[in-house]
Amino acid sequence: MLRWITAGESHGPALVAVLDGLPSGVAVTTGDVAVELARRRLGYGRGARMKFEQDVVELTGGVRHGVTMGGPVAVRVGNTEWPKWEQVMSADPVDADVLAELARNSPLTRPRPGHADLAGMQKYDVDDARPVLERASARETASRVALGTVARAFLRQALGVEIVSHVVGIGAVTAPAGVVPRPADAAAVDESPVRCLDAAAGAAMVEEIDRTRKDGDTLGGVVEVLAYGLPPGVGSFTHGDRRLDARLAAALMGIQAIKGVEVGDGFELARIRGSLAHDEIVNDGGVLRRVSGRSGGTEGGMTTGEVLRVRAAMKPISTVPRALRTVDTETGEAAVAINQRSDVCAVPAAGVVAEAMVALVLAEAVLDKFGGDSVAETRRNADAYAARLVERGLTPATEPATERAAER
Ligand SMILES: Cc1cc2nc3c(=O)[nH]c(=O)nc-3n(C[C@H](O)[C@H](O)[C@H](O)COP(=O)(O)O)c2cc1C
Ligand SMILES: C=C(O[C@@H]1CC(C(=O)O)=C[C@@H](OP(=O)(O)O)[C@H]1O)C(=O)O
Repeated sequence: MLRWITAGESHGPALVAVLDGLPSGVAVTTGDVAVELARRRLGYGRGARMKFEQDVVELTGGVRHGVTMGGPVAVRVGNTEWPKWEQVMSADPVDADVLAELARNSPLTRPRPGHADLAGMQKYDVDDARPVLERASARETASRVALGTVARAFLRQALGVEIVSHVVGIGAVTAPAGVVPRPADAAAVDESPVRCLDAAAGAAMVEEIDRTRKDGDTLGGVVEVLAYGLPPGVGSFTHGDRRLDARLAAALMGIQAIKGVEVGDGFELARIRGSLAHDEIVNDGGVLRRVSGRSGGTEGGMTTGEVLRVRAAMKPISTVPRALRTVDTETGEAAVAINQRSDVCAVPAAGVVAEAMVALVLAEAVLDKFGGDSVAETRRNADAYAARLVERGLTPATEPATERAAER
C-alpha cells in the first residue's frame, strides 16, 4: 500500500510530507526534488511572491546516499519568508500586545468569493480567515510536487514510465488539437512561459494574461498530463475505488482550484457516436495496437498499454484585483473582498502539480499490480508479466518511453 500525507501552512516555517510504502532501491536526491519544485514556481502570470520566496528542500527520512531504503520518505520544504511570519504564524502563544502591533496579523474578515475563506470560517468556528487560507492555499502543492518527484523516479526506474504535461488552454485561448508532447518534448514545454508546446498559442496566452492583468482580473485554464510506457492492466474494473480513471480524477480534483477532469476525449466522446468514439484494435505484426487514442489509455478502469492522457480544468484565481463583492463578517456590511498581491494565472504551475498527482496515483496502482519491496523486484514482476503477455499472443503496444522500456 502506498500512502502519502502533507502538512504545513502557506506562511509557516515549512511544509512537510511523507510517502509511505515505496520500495527500496529508488534513486532520488534532494537535487531532483529541487528541480521539480523550481518548475512549479515558473509560469507567466504568477505573482510577486514567486519571485522573492525560495523553497529549501531537505529529505529527512527514507533516503540514504541517494537511494530509498524502503521506509517512509519524508520531505521538508522550508520557506525563506518565515522570519516575516514568525509571530503571526507561531505555533506557540505570542503576547497579545506584540500581535496587536503587527499589521500582518489584522483579522481578515472580507472573505474572497471562490476561495475557502467564508465556508472555512463557518466550518472551523473562526472570525478571521487567516487560519483557513493558510492551509487552503496552493502553497501546499509544493509538498505534493516533492513527493511526486519520488513517485516518478520509482515509475521511471521500475517500468520506464515517463510523465509529461502541457497547458492546452488559458482562459478562452486554446492550443491546437492534436499537439501532444512526448517525453523528449518536456524541456521544450518548460521553455514556454506558459508551458504550451505550440508557440503561436503560447504567445496568444501570454497576451491574454497581460490583458487580464491590466483589467484587474484573473484567469484559469486547462492542463493535460500524459504518461508513456505503462503496461496494460494497471487499475481494475472490479470495484469503483480500484478504477484507475476514478483514482486519477480524485487526485486531480484534489488540487486547489481544479473543477473538472477529463480522461482522454472525455466530454467530447459524449457528443459523438460509438463507431467514432472507441479505439479500434488491430493486430500489427503480432502487436495489439489501437488505431486512435480517444479513451486516454484506460478502459474498464485499467490502463490499455496506450498513452495515458488526462486533463484538468482550473477555475480563475479567486483573489481578483478588481475586487469582488462580499460581506464583512465583522460588521455584516457589504464590502469588497480581500485583495492583496496574487497570481493572475497559475495554470502552468498547476500542470506541474498535476504531473505529481498522476505520478503518485500511478505509483500506487503499479505497486498494487506488481508489488515489490525493492525496485528490482517490481521490475522483475513487471518483466514477467510482459513476457507472459507475449507468450499468450497478447503483446501490448506500450510505447517505450525510456531506454529502460526499450531494452525489454
Ligand atoms: C498553483 C496554484 C496557485 C494558486 N495561486 C493563487 C493565488 O495566488 N491567489 C488565489 O486567490 N488563489 C490561488 N490559487 C487558487 C486557490 O488555491 C483556490 O482558489 C482555493 O484553494 C479554492 O479552490 P477550491 O474551490 O478548488 O478549493 C492557486 C491555485 C494553484 C493550484
Ligand atoms: C505560495 C504559493 O502560492 C500561493 C497560493 C495562493 C492561494 O491562495 O492558493 C495565494 C498566493 O499566496 P499569497 O496570497 O500569500 O500571495 C500564492 O503565492 C506557492 O505556490 O508556493
